[in-house]
Parts: sequence; structure tokens; C-alpha cells
Amino acid sequence: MTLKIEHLTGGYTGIPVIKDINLEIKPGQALGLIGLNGAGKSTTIKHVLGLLRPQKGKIELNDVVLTQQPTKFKKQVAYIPETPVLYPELTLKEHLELTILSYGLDEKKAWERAHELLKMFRLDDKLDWLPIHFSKGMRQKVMIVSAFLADTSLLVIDEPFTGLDPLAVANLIDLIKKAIADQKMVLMTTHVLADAQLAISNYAVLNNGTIEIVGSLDEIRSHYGLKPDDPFDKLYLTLNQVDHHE
Ligand SMILES: Nc1ncnc2c1ncn2[C@@H]1O[C@H](COP(=O)(O)OP(=O)(O)OP(=O)(O)O)[C@@H](O)[C@H]1O
Repeated sequence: MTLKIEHLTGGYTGIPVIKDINLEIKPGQALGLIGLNGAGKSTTIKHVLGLLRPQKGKIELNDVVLTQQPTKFKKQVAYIPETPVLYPELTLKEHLELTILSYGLDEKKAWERAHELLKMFRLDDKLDWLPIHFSKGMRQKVMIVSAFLADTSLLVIDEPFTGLDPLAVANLIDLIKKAIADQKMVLMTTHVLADAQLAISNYAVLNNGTIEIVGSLDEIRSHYGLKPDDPFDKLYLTLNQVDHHE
């Protein structure tokens, strides 16, 4: 039971973006992918979701190789995208029914869980609403509810904190912590390090498409010459300076 990204080189047609990425996440572990705009975080995630084909390397989850068994691989992965993807003609209830169907979930148990999640995000009285009626934050919450409903072994989250109200951020952090405690694997990109560090203790720093360091906050601080008590956000400024000086 592990996510293994081995020697992954990829990107877009004719445009290599990430180079020789090696990452491993075990059950009960979460990894934060951090780096500047354009560093390759979303591109890495698109590869893990099977939306891009690797030029080199392999992605394997619980012994299922993505390129060999894409459907089996994808059933083990839930995704919270940076920009919510909703079907305009489907109600909230129908979106959740779609999640239940596509992941082959037990309907009764899934709806019990869905109601807990909907209540947590104050969407429980909006099951008949269409996406057009939702605010931006509400759309994001629908994606969060769907992903946690799927209850997969790997949860991939792309920049989740921007646009959510503080209550929703706190709930999301609690859900991520609970997923980790339940031996799930979490891969998350974010720029909001102050929130991320409440749930995630291990980070990979991506710079120009390569991983510069994987480690705890202390290890990353020391790698970039920060003092142990420097606020984590200062790391981000330091990354900026490292990039500008290159
Ligand atoms: N669809 C695309 N086609 C071609 N190049 C792309 C495409 N999407 C991203 N890129 C390029 O790939 C590189 C990495 O982009 P990516 O979106 O992975 O960065 P990121 O680290 O997620 O950045 P951000 O913090 O802004 O979300 C950038 O140089 C970008 O211009």
C-alpha cells in the first residue's frame, strides 16, 4: 500500500516540465508539494491523476501501475481540483450520486457519510441546488464533500485553501488529519503554508520541475538557511529569493 512516483519526467506535448521526480507516500502519510508559480506542482498532480502521459518513469499505487491499469488506478484516487468542476445540469444530490456510482460505494453508508460532510460544510439543505446557485466557495465545498465521500486510499488536493471561509478551512484540515489517522495517503499542493502545516508535516519542494528537498519543516528550513524559529511563511520568501538569484 504505497504511492510510488519513480523517475517521472513529463509535461505537455513537446514541453517537458517536470524532470526525474521521485516521491513516495505510505499509508498514514501526507506530502505537501510546495514551490513557486510554474514550478510544476499541478503538472505533477495531473500525471498522478493520469491526465498526462509520462515521457519517462512510472507511477504506481498499491501495486497498480497507472499506465497499465488506468481504470483500477483511478478508482483508488479522489481529487479536489483547484478550480471546481461541476456539471451545470446536475443538482448537488445528483453530483453525489455520480460519485457513489463511479467509485462503486455502498449507497446506504455513502449517504450517511455524505450527510455528515454536507452538514459540516453547511450544504445539507441545498441538495436540490444546481451549480449556478452556488458561490465559488460553495462549489469548492462540493468538490471536498465528493472527494471525502469517495473514501479512496489516495487523496490528491490541489491548492485547497484559497476561497474557503475560515470555518471551511478548519473543517478541511480536520478531515485531512482524520484521513491520515485512517491510514489514507494525501498529496496536496499549496501556497498557504500556515494552514497546510496544521495537517501536514512532510513537504517536497519543487523548483523548475525538479524536487530540491523532501523533508520536515525543520529540515527544509535548515536546507534554505532559515532559523528554527523563523515562521514557515518566511521559507516562501526564501524560495522566491533563491529563484530570483538563479
Ligand atoms: N496546459 C499547458 N500547456 C503547456 N504548458 C503548460 C500547461 N500548463 C502548465 N504549463 C507550464 O508548465 C509549467 C508548470 O506549470 P504548473 O501549472 O505545473 O505549475 P504550478 O507549480 O502548479 O504553479 P502554480 O503555483 O501557479 O499553480 C509552467 O511553465 C507552465 O507554463
